[in-house]
Amino acid sequence: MPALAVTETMVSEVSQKKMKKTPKSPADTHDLETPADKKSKEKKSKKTKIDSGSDSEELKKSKKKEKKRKALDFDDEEEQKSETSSEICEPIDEKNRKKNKNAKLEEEEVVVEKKVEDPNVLSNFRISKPLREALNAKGIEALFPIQAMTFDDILDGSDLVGRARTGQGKTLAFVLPILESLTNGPTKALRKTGYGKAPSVLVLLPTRELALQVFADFEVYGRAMGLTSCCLYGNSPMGAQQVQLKRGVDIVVGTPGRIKDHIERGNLDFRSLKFRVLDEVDEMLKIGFVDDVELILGKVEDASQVQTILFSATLPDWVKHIASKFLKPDKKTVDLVGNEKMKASKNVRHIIIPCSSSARSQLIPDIIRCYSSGGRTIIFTETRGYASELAGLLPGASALHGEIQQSQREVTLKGFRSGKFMTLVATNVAARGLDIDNVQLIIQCEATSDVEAYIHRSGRTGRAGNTGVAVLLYDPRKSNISRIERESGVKFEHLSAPQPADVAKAAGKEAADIIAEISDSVIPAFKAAAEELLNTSDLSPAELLAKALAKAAGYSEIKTRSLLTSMENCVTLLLECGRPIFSPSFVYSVLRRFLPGEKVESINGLTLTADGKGAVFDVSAEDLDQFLAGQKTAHGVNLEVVEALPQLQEREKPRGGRFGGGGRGGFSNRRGGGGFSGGRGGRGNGNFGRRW
Ligand SMILES: Nc1ncnc2c1ncn2[C@@H]1O[C@H](COP(=O)(O)OP(=O)(O)OP(=O)(O)O)[C@@H](O)[C@H]1O
Repeated sequence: MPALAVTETMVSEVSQKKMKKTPKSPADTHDLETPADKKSKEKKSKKTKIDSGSDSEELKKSKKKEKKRKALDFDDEEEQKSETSSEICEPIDEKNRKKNKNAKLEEEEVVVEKKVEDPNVLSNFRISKPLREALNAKGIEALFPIQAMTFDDILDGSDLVGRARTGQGKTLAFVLPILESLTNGPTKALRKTGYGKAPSVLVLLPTRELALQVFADFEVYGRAMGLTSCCLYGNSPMGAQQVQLKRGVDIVVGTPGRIKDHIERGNLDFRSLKFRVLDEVDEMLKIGFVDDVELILGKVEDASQVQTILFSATLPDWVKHIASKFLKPDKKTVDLVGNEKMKASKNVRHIIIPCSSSARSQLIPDIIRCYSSGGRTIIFTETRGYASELAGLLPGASALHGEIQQSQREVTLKGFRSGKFMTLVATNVAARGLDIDNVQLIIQCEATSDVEAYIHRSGRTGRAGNTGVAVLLYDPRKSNISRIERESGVKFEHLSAPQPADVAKAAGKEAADIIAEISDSVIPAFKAAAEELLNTSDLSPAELLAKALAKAAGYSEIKTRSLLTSMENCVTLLLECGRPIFSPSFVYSVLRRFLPGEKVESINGLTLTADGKGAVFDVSAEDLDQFLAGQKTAHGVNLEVVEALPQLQEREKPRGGRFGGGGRGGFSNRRGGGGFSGGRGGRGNGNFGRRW
């Protein structure tokens, strides 16, 4: 791997000055702009803030200032008008003057509100009319920050490395300036046209799904500009792709393996290439496409004539080294994440819930019920086998992974996008880049050691300014949550699993609403049976109706769920014995003092508390009394059912940190002290788990 250091200025310094053009420049006549126009625009744009959050903050501030200023102006003007402007204003008596003035002030404020425009509105960029119309048709009125900050650099011919958090619009960040360059910009004259034309653009992506998604954008927006595209990926017939290439296309999108195949068969000619784009670049290089990518990029004879653009949400250092090999030395870097601690999406609520592997399939439906807000859910598993197994267990779910035939994968994604089913169970094949509307909830079944994978998976929700929830299920004894927090910048909300009784209450309300809406026409048919039930049962009418609601909501019993492992019909106990506990084996020896061996062996999930003074474990609900009664005979031992999990020791707890430290920072000092933490957790739709 090349070891050249990346030396270009980072975005925070460079691109902030690039963002905005002077408002109201006619976008479709941009090629008539003089360099002086441009310079003065750039000067102005230096002042503009670019971060989306600060953007809106700036807007608000400017609105306020504008309002204040206008109000002051108004005072002055009004004074003058009252004396001089009878032709403009109706005469106003002094009594009404104040009232009218206030009313006018309000009016003025409304007008000012309307006048403040988003600095990233499309017309402030060199985006031509057909493209603007195509964007408007998709509801896009302004550029997102990463798009605004890279647009000029790409259109003006620079190589570029771009990074923004998931869901921030990186795809259009390269699609739009490339289309403009080919049709109105510097590469217009060089683009091949006519039958059999060689492509001007090559876009490489790590998976077929992503290639299809990016291709769809080029199709829509490229067509608006009179450009053609094709998508080349493996496991699909070569023939049709060959025909497309023979006819000639402007833009080729594809996965490295299939692109390489076409090169080797002589179907692809890069002599006219003007752009090469590597999207999700770190993933592409990580999953073993390095050689293919190098071979493909190496096929360009004169790299100085080609612009190369890299984009990703995560850019490990080694990718920067790759960039220095493939990109020109004067390349630009636009990094909206930079050294900021938070690398994952800020629009996502990041929750972790302890859960043993055997409890997952029981817990997941309740998590979906509690946190999906009726939207789509994507569940990530570590293995293909478990993805298929889980999809089989969950109603209305389908699996997506690498072992599934490509044609079926496309059908599955299409079904998920269109709302045919609402839960997708996938491996990492869906972790990157996939952009699906209304994904409200991400569930990750295990805490992966790959922090970038966490960032990309959780980034399938909370996209394009929307919010979402990402739930990570983890086994406290095996996972290292602190590392994910440390490296991704995420601060997890520690919640326990939703209790079936809480979930059932919510389901009962929904069932009651449904019942209230059932037509009265059913009453005569069921009334006799209802009356007989009322007459023969010992239960009250309300109790009987409660049972009917339970049935309607799909419940025949309500189980308990442990806070520690999320196992059904298990209860979590805390053991303390008035002295520090150094090891799980000590806990077993204490329990053996007052319980039969087989009961001691039956406990689950034994984990020491972060303060080193206790241990928590699960017992079956039916053994609970025996455990609680037994402790009375053991001197100095205290066993109690926990209402909320205390902070627990992590797997990587360093030696010497036994007391009160809480592992490597993940749990430490978060809620002050190491004891039980308070009450019920969650906010918004999430009042189901207990915080710990
Ligand atoms: N300027 C815009 N205005 C409104 N919506 C936009 C705009 N730009 C992009 N979008 C929408 O935002 C969503 C996310 O865009 P995109 O998939 O390009 O994000 P991304 O940054 O590449 O995310 P990831 O890192 O996960 O791949 C898409 O649905 C896209 O249509």
